[in-house]
This record gives sequence, structure tokens and C-alpha cells, in this order.
Amino acid sequence: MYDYILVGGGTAGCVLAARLSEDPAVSVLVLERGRVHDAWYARIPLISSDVTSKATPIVRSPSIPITGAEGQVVDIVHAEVLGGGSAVNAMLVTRGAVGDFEHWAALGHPEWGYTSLRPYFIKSEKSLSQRSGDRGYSGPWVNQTFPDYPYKVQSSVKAAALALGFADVGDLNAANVPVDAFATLDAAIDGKMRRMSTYHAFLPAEITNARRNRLSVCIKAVATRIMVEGGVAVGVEFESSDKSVPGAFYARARREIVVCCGAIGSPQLLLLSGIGAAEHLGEHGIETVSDLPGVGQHLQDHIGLPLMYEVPLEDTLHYIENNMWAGALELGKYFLGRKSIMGVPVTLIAMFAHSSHLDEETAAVSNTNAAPSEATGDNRPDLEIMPIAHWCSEPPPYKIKMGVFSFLLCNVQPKSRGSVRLASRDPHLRPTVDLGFLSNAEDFVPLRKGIRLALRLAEAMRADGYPMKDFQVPSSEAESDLDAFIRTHLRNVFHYTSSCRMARREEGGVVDDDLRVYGVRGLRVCDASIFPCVTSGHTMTPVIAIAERCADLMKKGC
Ligand SMILES: Cc1cc2nc3c(=O)[nH]c(=O)nc-3n(C[C@H](O)[C@H](O)[C@H](O)COP(=O)(O)OP(=O)(O)OC[C@H]3O[C@@H](n4cnc5c(N)ncnc54)[C@H](O)[C@@H]3O)c2cc1C
Repeated sequence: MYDYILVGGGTAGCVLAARLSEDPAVSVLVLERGRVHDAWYARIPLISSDVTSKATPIVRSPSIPITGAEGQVVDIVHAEVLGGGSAVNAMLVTRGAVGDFEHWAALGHPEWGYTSLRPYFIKSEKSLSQRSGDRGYSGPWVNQTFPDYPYKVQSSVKAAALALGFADVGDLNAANVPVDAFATLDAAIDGKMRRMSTYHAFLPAEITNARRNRLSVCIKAVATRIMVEGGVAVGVEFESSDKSVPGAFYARARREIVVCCGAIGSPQLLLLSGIGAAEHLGEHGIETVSDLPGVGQHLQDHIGLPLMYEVPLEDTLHYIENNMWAGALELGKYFLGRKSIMGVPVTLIAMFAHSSHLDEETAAVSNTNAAPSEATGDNRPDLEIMPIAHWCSEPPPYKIKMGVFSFLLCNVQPKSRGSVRLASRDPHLRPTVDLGFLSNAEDFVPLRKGIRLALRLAEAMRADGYPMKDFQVPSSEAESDLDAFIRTHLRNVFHYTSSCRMARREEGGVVDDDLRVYGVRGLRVCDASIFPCVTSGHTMTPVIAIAERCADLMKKGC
């Protein structure tokens, strides 16, 4: 019997476990389906974020064919490890625009606006590079920027972006940044150049050892059902993911159960527990506990589109992939504490823009006046471009023998919605994920503008003498060619959100403003699935702030 059971020890789960167990009077159990990833390379930034490596603790499952994209199937990536996505991702630390959270407030969640979340962003972090009053300097979530780009091509992109009118903002996570911005990104890497995950940051051995009488972390434990008695969540059934450990286990909660299984895992577990659309549950012979049609609906992800160029091999990551000695040299430099590409993320810079601010022909920024604090549609970006010195189609082919540079263009305010539904009653199998990309034709609009922006950037880089040959770009700028290119080459960006979203029940919401699941007492959801809608930045940092705020709500008994 525990006071709190947290299901899912991922990005949100580790934060919540650390904060709740600060109180010596409460006991906390964390159930995590993955393992602890403690291999020698698990904290080397570049290696640990390699999603192509079989050694990275991720599982891929196919989406259903995307109707709007010629029936393409893309891989859904599940981070199955203590720390979740934060243990395997690209480590980029972006809060999102102030306007993203003002938009949440305007949707009817005033307590989730930027002013309410700001103290939690600050509380969680320790910025080693920034110096503004908007940033935190004493939290566990260590991050820093790397302004000395190791790839020559990235400096060339920066010059092109500035020439097109983008402002170079020193700190993308400050509150007053313009919407159209070029930024050197913060990354979750500590002073010893080690990857931070929420497991390493919030649940280091000092904490888990000191709290071992009240904090239990059970790995390789797949939650199979939330037990509900008389409308109250009372316990969790789970099985081992290790087939050599047969049988079912059961843990009981005195106070509350919090589902933190991420935007794919949380709706799956709620559905397996009889919480979801009664009709869908009936199809799988599951008795309805709470008829909640919103469970698994409204799934979002940023829509990604790579444009790729052939560039000098030495100026890309493919160089060390193809040259064992160069790779070994970089590793050696890393271990000796010298500057090495092993110690930084695969991308360090990004551009954000609202497509309506870009000139149709030149793609130059023509309006930078949008006020960051108002909840209007164009005061948060709808486009991001990440320049990456590597191939970036998904899934990537095994080995590339040439130098490839990519602009990963993303529609970061997608209007399309997808869904997560049960494929089977077997909790060990993955659910059916429909990303729904391009189901709303309005999503083409920013993507077309974004393609033109990427093409103009490439032209400026060439004009400046950087050698780039077209490799995967649209055949022309005619709308039909741009749309065909979008349909053929889109990819997902792993920023899944909003599948158990915070909204009014009659609007398809799953949780209320205190993250409590409608119709079941003693049950909350806390992870990326509760986002009312996806934010325009990368999603890990808002998940951490949400978990910080959820812990406070729980401590106050809200
Ligand atoms: C490859 C990749 C790169 C990314 N890059 C970035 C980036 O650079 N910056 C950024 O901000 N965001 C990035 N993201 C997104 C970010 O990592 C996620 O938005 C964030 O980690 C989600 O946190 P979460 O707590 O909602 O879910 P997760 O961190 O996924 O945690 C869910 C946890 O629940 C566990 N679980 C699921 N089902 C069960 C079950 N039935 N029983 C027990 N446990 C269960 C899972 O194993 C997992 O550990 C990336 C994601 C990926 C996958």
C-alpha cells in the first residue's frame, strides 16, 4: 500500500516522484515499463540521442497509413526507459512562446497561462549560460547553450537567417523574444558535458537512497489496468515486461494514482482500464468504468518536412559515421574533457517564425511586431526550421556515404488531429496511432511558406560561397509541386501531445484544470497528453513545468 502510485517513470513521472517524495510522511511507488539505461554511452550527448541505434532504449511501432500523405506509414517512437523521452531525445530545452500558454489560458485554463507556469519553469532549472530574470539558476534541470557551432554549415545558416531579417535572440526562453527569431538553443547537458534526463536530474542516487523507505521505483513493470472501485481509483495491476517473470502484480494506493505514460501510453492505459468511449471499449470487450469519448482523441504532433542537400562530407556527422578513426578521435577528446562533437546535440540552432510574417517571394521577415504576451494566433510561431548536419528523413537509412545537410522544417501549430485507439486488449502490444497529418488542408499553408523560406536560406548560403547541391527538394515552387513534396516527404517529430487533453468534459476533455480524470476520483493524468494543444516549441520542458505544478496541486490537496 502506497500513498501515491505514479504509472510511468518518464519525463513527467520522475519529476513528480521527486517532488511528492520530498514529504517524509508520504510513500510513493513508480511503475515504469522500461529499464534503467546506464550503459557507458548513455549520457554522452551525441551517442545517447541516436534514434537509429539499436542500443538506444526506444521501441518503434508503425502508425496507420496517413490518408492525407499518400498512405505513408511513419514510425511512432516510444521511449521505454526510466526518464522516458528525456533520456533519449535531442536534449533541446525550449519552453515555447509566451503566446502558447496565453492560448491555453484563453481556451479556458487561466491557471495554465504563462504567468502561472513561469515560476515552475524557473524552479525546475539551472541555466549555466543565461543571465536573465526569466531563468532559473538553482533547480535540478541543468542546461546550457553552445554558441561555438562545431559544424561550419551552421554558421553559414546563421548568416543567411540574419540576412533575411531574423532577429538573433540571445535567450529563446526569455519572455520577451520576438516570434520571428533565430536562436542558439539551450540543451539539457550539465557542466561535465553529460546528458541530463529527468531521471538523472530529479532522481539521482543521493535522493533515491536517502528516500528509499518511502520512494520505490519498479522498472520493467507494465501497468495493465487501473483498478476502480465505487468510482474511486484504488490500485494498479501490472506485469513484468520480462517474459521470464510470469504472473500479475497488484499495488494499492491510499491517496491517488497518477498516469504519466505519455501521449501514446496514457490513453492506452485509460482505455484498458475502461475509461474511454463506451463504444470503442465494447469492441474490445472491456467494461466501461467512465464513458469518456475524449480519451485518445485530439492527438497532435508537429508535422516535419526535411529538405536535404549534399554538402562536404567533413562538414556533417556522416563523416564520423564513415570514418572510424575520426569517431574515435572525437570520443577521445570527449573523455579528455576537450571540445568534441560528442558533447553537443545534433542541432544547436533553430529559426522560428509565423508564416504570415514572411514575404511570399523573398521569405524575408516583414512583420516582427506581434506582442509576445497576447493570445492571438500569430503571436506564437507556426514554423520552426532546424538546420541539421545529417540526413533527417524518418526512419533514416542505415548508412549514408556522402555529406548530407538538412533543413528540418516543422509546422508547429498543426490544425490536423489524430487519435490513439486500442489495437488489442493485450497491454504489451502498442495501440493504433493515427497521426491524422494533413487531415486539415490548412496545414499546407505554413508548410508552403516554410519551404520557400528554406529555399531562400539555401540560396543565400550558396551566394555566400557555401557549396550545397540539391538532394531532396521540391521540383518547383508551383503550389502543386510543393504540396506533392509535402505529401511524399513528411515525417513525425516525436512531439506527441493532447490525447488526454485538459478541456471541459462536454468539449471532449479527459482531465479538468487540476488534471483529475472526469468520472473517476483519485485519478490524474500528468504528462504531454494533457496539453490543451501542442505548444510551438519542443515539448519536454513544458512537460517538466506541468509535472512541477501538478506536484504542488497534489501537495495542496487540490
Ligand atoms: C527521439 C525524440 C527526440 C525528442 N527531442 C526532443 C527535444 O530535443 N526537446 C524536447 O523538448 N522534446 C523532445 N522530444 C519530445 C519529448 O521528449 C517528450 O515530449 C517528452 O519526453 C514527453 O514526456 P512524457 O512524460 O509525456 O512521456 P515520456 O517521457 O515518454 O514518459 C512516459 C513513460 O511511461 C512509460 N510507460 C508507458 N506505458 C506504460 C505502462 N503501461 N506501464 C508503465 N510504464 C509505462 C514509458 O516507458 C515512459 O518511460 C523528443 C522525443 C523523442 C522520442
